[in-house]
Amino acid sequence: MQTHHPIRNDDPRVIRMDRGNYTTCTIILKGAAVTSWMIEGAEQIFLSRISKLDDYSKYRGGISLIFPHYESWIYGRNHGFARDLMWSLQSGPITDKNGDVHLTLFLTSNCFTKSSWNYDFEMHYSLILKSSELETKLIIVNPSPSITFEFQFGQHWYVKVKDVTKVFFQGLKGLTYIDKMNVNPNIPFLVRTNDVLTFTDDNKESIDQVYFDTPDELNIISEEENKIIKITKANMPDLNIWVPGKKIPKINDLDLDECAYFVVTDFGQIYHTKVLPPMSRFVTTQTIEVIKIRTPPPKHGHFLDYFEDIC
Ligand SMILES: O=P(O)(O)OC[C@H]1O[C@@H](O)[C@H](O)[C@@H](O)[C@@H]1O
Repeated sequence: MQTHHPIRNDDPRVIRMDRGNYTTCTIILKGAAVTSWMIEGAEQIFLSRISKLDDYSKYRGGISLIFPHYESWIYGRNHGFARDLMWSLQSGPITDKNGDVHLTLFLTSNCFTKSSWNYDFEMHYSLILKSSELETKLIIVNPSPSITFEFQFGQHWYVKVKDVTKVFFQGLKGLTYIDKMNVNPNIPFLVRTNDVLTFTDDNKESIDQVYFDTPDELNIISEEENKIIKITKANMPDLNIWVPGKKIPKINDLDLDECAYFVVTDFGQIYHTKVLPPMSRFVTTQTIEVIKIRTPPPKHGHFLDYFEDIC
């Protein structure tokens, strides 16, 4: 299958952060979406091979921003408008003395955003590309002198994995969650009894779960690649994990065989809304670090025992 990405690397709507040594990050101004993050030539982010990165189409993959609404709403499409709008480049890309590359993008309210959500706002989204980390900081500003608004936000991140049935989450034990695939109206909230969420059921059924009050440090482990993805975050209490299973109907912008190669995680304030009073701002940060384990895991014992000493 041929990839069809009409926005080219020399297009001004594409920003490339280059740290050298084949460590790069590509961001498109439409939606401030990270469409590629390479560490020493290895891609870390899933983007569907049939995504059309033009000005009009939706794309499947990357890290996009959810704002001001999570999931479907009556005023616009799923997950809000921030991922569909053209952002401006506020500063960068600029390399600091450590070789890390910095970039900040900016979005503000306009007639279009006010037609569906009638508030003034500003968003400043900063990224720092380090040797094996991607740091992001999102500042949401309410510039109004008198009006409070409520919003939801998140990072809609398609984590690229080699085999979705060999992916584990660490840090979920004891957390309250909702299973969106199977909501029991009498008992909507469940409690996770083990630390690890796995997809070892050959991924026939979809997983779509929202976790609350998640710890500020969590690990995603991709066993097939001997890789730990360590997430450190602030002010992003909720986590939605979505893995479309083999039984899902056709998704327009995805070849179904690609479902084996990603896990979607949405970290943010996605369930309860956040209230932002007049003349105030809200700051969230997230660092994604990829830790590659060079020695293969031991043959005996549980795979996660091996990582315990390292994490
Ligand atoms: O197709 P979108 O808008 O990117 O959203 C995809 C998925 O996003 C996830 O966050 C949701 O949990 C899923 O229910 C949803 O289908």
